[in-house]
Amino acid sequence: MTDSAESAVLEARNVSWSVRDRPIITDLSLAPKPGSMVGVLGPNGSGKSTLLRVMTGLRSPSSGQVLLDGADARRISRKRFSSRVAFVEQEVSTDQNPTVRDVIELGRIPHRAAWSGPLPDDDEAVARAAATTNLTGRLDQRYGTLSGGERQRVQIARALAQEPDVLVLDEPTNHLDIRHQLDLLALVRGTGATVIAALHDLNLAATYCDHLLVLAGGRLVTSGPPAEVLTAEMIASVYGVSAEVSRDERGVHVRYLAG
Ligand SMILES: Nc1ncnc2c1ncn2[C@@H]1O[C@H](COP(=O)(O)OP(=O)(O)OP(=O)(O)O)[C@@H](O)[C@H]1O
Repeated sequence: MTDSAESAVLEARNVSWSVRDRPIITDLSLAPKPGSMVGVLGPNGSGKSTLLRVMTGLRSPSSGQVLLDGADARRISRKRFSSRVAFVEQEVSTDQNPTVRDVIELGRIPHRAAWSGPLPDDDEAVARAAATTNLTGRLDQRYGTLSGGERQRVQIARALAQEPDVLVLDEPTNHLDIRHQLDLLALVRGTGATVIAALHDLNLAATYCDHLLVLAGGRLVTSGPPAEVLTAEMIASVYGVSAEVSRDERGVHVRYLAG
């Protein structure tokens, strides 16, 4: 499915990114089918965040191209790009002392005319995003006083308020308890947006993703549907972990073997 480049909203085509001549990601391509959820897997330091940063325009590829609606993303204004693509990074820090509402409202900026304050549409989008993420009662709380999991949910709410066509999430379940992990992935799937998410949990990836991409050392190891990608051989070679992988009518399940 990632070969269906023509229909992808956001596409990476043979992108590489290096720092001081050290290749961090090399020749990666990804063209998610609209409305699908793609999981980017790989060990720590394998280049997942870098790929997401390149795809969201925070890093310029050293070679290759990022395309939005088939056009080179470098030719698209940041505002227009952000009205289509929302990115939730792993750790978001702020020097200010904003409220939860202030943070979620940031998602509306790409939709506003220059210098305009919040409009009724913005207030509605913020209220909807807060309700969907169960934060309605927290809107006036200071962001800095929230727990790690609550902050994560606020960042997701900010991205939802952006009403994007593509949601790019870097380890979105980090900090979340199991209930919130399941709720969050079901929620983002239910938005209808195309989702690209870096994930560590192989079972969550198997449950929620349509397509997986596995990286090691910044290069593609394998890609395809979870049932094809998640094998004991792949887990042993990429993560150095022995695992049993079972398949039944509910999907793929990975059980790690101690030792
Ligand atoms: N600006 C930079 N300068 C130097 N090295 C960098 C820079 N950005 C990334 N790297 C290195 O590139 C490699 C890939 O980093 P990246 O954050 O993309 O990995 P990741 O797969 O997201 O890791 P994790 O699972 O730990 O979040 C790491 O070794 C990292 O130290």
